[in-house]
Amino acid sequence: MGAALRSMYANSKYEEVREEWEEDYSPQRFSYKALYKATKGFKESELLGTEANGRVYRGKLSSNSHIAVKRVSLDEEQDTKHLVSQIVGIGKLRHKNLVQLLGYCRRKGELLLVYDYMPYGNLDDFLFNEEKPKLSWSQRFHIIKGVASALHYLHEQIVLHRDVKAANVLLDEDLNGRLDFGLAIFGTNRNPMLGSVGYVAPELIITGMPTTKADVYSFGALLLEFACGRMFIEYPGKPEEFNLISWVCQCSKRGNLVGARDARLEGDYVSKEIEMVLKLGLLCVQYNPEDRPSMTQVVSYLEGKDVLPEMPPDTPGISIPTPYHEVLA
Ligand SMILES: Nc1ncnc2c1ncn2[C@@H]1O[C@H](COP(=O)(O)OP(=O)(O)OP(=O)(O)O)[C@@H](O)[C@H]1O
Repeated sequence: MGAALRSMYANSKYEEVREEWEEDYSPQRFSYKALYKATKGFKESELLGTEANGRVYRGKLSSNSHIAVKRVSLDEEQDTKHLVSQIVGIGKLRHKNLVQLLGYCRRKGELLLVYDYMPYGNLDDFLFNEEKPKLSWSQRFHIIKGVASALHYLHEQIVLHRDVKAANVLLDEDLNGRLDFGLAIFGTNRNPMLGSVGYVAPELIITGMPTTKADVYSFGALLLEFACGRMFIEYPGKPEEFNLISWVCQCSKRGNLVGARDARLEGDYVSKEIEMVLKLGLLCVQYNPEDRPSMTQVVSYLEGKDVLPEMPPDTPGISIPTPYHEVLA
């Protein structure tokens, strides 16, 4: 049969595409039929969310395990062989704070990615949606440490995440933070900036080259969001509160750094921890990539194994507005 395209269940609703080179990947390959059944035929009631590149459904396999299935369209010119090998590679990564990528399925012009199901959805909702129950400070701190540890692990494996943001942190049944892989990790994000607005390191706009330090910048933005309960960039805001860097620096200059915290925390917080998270956030979002810490250092600071360097809020490279606001305006 050579490298011929094989169409399984041709002309049936379970039709899918398999090629000979995929034989090696059969442990990671799901049949479309199994995913169709798991999601009750991709029923609207099972829809978890719609994102720019596709739709995500909840499902239950015959083994009783719960999954999330991301359906994304594939470009004609996409190098499918390379993409599938990347998916399989990412699926081999193991860390308790990563959302496990279980495998994939392929149809004509479409890719289906299968993940472990995270019952509490994403952090974006918990941090920024007033209607959702708030997360206590100890829950937030626990989640932050988990996500830092996952990103540190990825960097150790020489993998860049490329799209760290609250929407890519999911919560499992024990409220552990799990870093989700957006499509950016495969380099297929159709956003040419390889990341999401507000989390993109300034140099990425110019170089287009993702790096570990660009991941650290996005993680820093996330740290500030955790502590402040606000999006890193908020439209419309007072000019001086437009982004969390200026907001946090302003509070610090007034001698009340902890005053930048999420008001919804009320009295439930540990001053020392909030202060450390805010300072670490500022350290990570510095303009110059070389000034940012590595994820190894970030984990040490969060675990209390290392003491953060003192950094006044008027240190050059911190409180200056990052130019991408203008670029995106
Ligand atoms: N493994 C999962 N378990 C539970 N819910 C999930 C899972 N993956 C995604 N979701 C939910 O599906 C919706 C869309 O998720 P998705 O990650 O595709 O969006 P996104 O973060 O905007 O996209 P991307 O990361 O590709 O830019 C979100 O509400 C998310 O919480």
